[in-house]
Amino acid sequence: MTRLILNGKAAQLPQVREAVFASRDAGANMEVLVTWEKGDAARLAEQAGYAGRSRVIAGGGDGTVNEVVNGLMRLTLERRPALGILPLGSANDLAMSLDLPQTPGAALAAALRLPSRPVDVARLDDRYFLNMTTGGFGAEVTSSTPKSLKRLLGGGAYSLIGALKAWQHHPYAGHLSWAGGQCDASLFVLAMGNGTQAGGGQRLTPEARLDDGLLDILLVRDFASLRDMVTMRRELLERPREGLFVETFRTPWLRFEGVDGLPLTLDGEPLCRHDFHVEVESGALELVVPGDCPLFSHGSNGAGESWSRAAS
Ligand SMILES: Nc1ncnc2c1ncn2[C@@H]1O[C@H](COP(=O)(O)OP(=O)(O)OP(=O)(O)O)[C@@H](O)[C@H]1O
Repeated sequence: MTRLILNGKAAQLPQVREAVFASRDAGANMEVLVTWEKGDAARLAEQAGYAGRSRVIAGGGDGTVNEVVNGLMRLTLERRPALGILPLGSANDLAMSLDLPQTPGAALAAALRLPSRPVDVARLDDRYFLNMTTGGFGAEVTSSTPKSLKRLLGGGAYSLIGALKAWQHHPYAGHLSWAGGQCDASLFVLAMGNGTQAGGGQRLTPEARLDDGLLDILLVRDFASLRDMVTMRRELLERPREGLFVETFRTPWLRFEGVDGLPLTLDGEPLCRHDFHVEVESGALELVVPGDCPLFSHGSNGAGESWSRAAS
């Protein structure tokens, strides 16, 4: 049986209720549980493993998906149900980049029917994330952008407010180390991507793959003048391995030791850390994705040979 965990905010939306009824009419064996507050989605996901559910569908925004991932990661690999996504948030960055359907009816049908594939899960200290953690300026923008404005403007809100706030930012100094390198940096932005986009459609780590055992890192150093900012923006487009302001690399782990607290956004959830350690747990979760999903390094699964667990 499949467990649908619905964020209570979205549970009474007519399209969501219709999607559930339509799926059941089509033969889906699915129970629906609704969250009341923070923490519920993780607990319900963990319980699904103990109850022997083969699949859990996270119905909500990126925050709900992240909670469900954290609940699933409390289980042993053998007990861990596969994860499907019913995107009901305002950004839905992971669902968008996975090319999942965005309307509730089609998305729920896909989450129930499509097979799953193993993906990496990243862990920042004791918090898991599936998609991306951003730090510094990018995190300030996403966590301080009012929800109502995000909803109103969709993905554009981040860029608009981002441009305005760029003039008021302050840099974050710290020491970074990773497999094969280290540096001192005054950070403008640090993005650690298992997936490709965050902050409502910002493709910060476009080459990231969910199944390569690595995080794609985008490091943007602080700039002092308008001229530097122009150089930085050009480098952001070119994405050099080692530019004046922009560095890009891949690593299975990364450590940050900062001077001040660094604001972070972990799969859409805000937090702040002076120092942290991030690492990838390779192939830790089965994720329900379309056959031609672009976020995999091991090609498409047209013939079905690379699928590991069929939908039940
Ligand atoms: N019944 C509920 N009513 C209101 N908020 C809830 C309820 N249940 C859970 N929550 C809160 O919703 C948060 C997750 O929201 P989620 O990310 O799914 O939606 P969103 O914020 O609308 O989406 P996005 O992050 O894409 O903007 C949880 O951290 C929890 O605090």
